[in-house]
Amino acid sequence: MSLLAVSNLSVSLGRRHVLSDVSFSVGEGEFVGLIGPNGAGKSTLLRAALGLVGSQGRITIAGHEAATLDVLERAVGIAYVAQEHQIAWPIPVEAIVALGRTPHRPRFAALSSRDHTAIEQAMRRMEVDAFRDRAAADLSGGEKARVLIARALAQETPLLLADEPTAGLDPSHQITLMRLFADLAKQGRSVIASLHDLGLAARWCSRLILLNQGRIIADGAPDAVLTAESLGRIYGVEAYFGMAAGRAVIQPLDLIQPPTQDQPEEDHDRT
Ligand SMILES: Nc1ncnc2c1ncn2[C@@H]1O[C@H](COP(=O)(O)OP(=O)(O)OP(=O)(O)O)[C@@H](O)[C@H]1O
Repeated sequence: MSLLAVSNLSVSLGRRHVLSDVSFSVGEGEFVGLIGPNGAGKSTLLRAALGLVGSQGRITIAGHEAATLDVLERAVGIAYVAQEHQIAWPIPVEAIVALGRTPHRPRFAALSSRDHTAIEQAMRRMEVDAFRDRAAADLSGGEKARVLIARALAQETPLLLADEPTAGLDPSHQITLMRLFADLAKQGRSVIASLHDLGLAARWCSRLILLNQGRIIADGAPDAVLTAESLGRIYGVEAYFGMAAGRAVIQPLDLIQPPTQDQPEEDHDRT
């Protein structure tokens, strides 16, 4: 079943055409990396899929027209981790993670045992249970990011959208997160994560969607999308491609140098 389908999606912000005619569908069991240069439209695409920015085109969530779903109905189908990790309130980490259960709870009802299990599991997975009682506003940037990912995990949705979820995380927590997303996909849930780290994207995602200037340039298996040609053309970089432990390794190395225009001046005086 398609968890999210987007057809001919276009978004204009101000006078800018930010997304043009974007179509794709994500089924169960996929870990999709959304990649592309700064300003390509990745955040806007995630936000448009959630109905947070106006768009033209068609969006369905688990087969339902997104426009017919209210906020709570959408939140049962899709969890979202925004790019900005702002937590302004001095409330405990555990209370922030518990907010992920809101779509599943009757208003003003106490947390059920199922809610408690989901909250505990999410906190353990993101290793934030050790500071569950601390005020979330006082945490470091990476710790806040992990709390907000835990909140989205506690929501237990079939689909999770995450905007640059590895930004600000140390290598150990980056790998923990990518492994977790890959495991969720193996269990039949799906994740769409915008990523700038092409090495992590190539190594862990089952599929990559490459956006540039608001259009999908490539959509497929990582080794089909991340090629020397696409890295050169879209990012202007050359990269090392290899294999380690049965997985692709990609490391951008340097900017591709444009052919030099300046030829050495001829010495016309020489005879
Ligand atoms: N409110 C807005 N009004 C006008 N233009 C906007 C607005 N918000 C975003 N944009 C523009 O839309 C384009 C896409 O922005 P978006 O944040 O979706 O890109 P992105 O691929 O997520 O970039 P990054 O990798 O830098 O986070 C950019 O050129 C941005 O300047």
